[in-house]
Amino acid sequence: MPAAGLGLRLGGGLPKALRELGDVPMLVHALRSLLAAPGVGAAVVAAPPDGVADVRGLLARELGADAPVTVVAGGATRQESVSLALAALDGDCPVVLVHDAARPFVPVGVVEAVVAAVESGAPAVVPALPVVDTVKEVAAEDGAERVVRTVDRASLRAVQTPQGFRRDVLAAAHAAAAPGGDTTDDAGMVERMGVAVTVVPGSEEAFKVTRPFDLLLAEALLAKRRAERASDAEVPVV
Ligand SMILES: Nc1ccn([C@@H]2O[C@H](COP(=O)(O)OP(=O)(O)OP(=O)(O)O)[C@@H](O)[C@H]2O)c(=O)n1
Ligand SMILES: C[C@](O)(CO)[C@H](O)COP(=O)(O)O
Repeated sequence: MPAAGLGLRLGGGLPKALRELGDVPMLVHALRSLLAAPGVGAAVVAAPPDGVADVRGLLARELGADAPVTVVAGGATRQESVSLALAALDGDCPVVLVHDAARPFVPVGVVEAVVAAVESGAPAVVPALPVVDTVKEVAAEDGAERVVRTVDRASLRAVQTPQGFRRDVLAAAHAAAAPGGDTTDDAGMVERMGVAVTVVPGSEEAFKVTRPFDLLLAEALLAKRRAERASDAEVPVV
């Protein structure tokens, strides 16, 4: 779980994964969501390099001292953070998921679909949603932006995480990548090796907190989920 990003587009001064949602940092929600999936046995978190001890303390408090979570120092780019976390993985785990700490509410069903696709033989799997906006390619012209063309959105997908891989495939992609590279997702690195990437349905609830509006959305979704849990827990009157 890459969690070392600064969150410059969100702003606010704190590394994004440590921004609170409800009463705990986003990272805690993301780990709970991921570890709730039956196929997920353990996690390695790439934390902000100067916050490793704090993140270890936080996760011990929130998830318990025996939670199957290792914390390592992340790097200057997402790609580097994932590489560092991969290097800390235990021996016996043939399937690896890479999940953004900035996607706190991925539903268990999405995680299970990704794992199932890898276990069925796909070397690399991404969850994705169709692009719903009308998309235009633009170029700068005389100090203004002009439309070059309207892109056919029928074949466009917005990809999410967790992205799932055969471990050897992901390790090879990271080994082949330029050190210090800044590929925005792991599937992109695997694509460059000519490996097929399978797409499974994503979920709107797996959205990434990128900009301030996303934080509002995350707070609203958290409140909705908590209200639903509270009403499920009410004892029915007979
Ligand atoms: N050096 C980095 C940069 C990003 N990430 C992680 O990669 C995920 C997705 O990245 P993004 O949303 O781009 O996060 P930031 O890089 O933090 O955001 P920004 O680009 O706005 O600064 C996040 O969980 C983030 O913590 C990371 O582990 N290490
Ligand atoms: C992997 C990823 O979540 C794909 O959407 C990635 O973190 C995206 O980073 P971006 O720079 O915000 O597109």
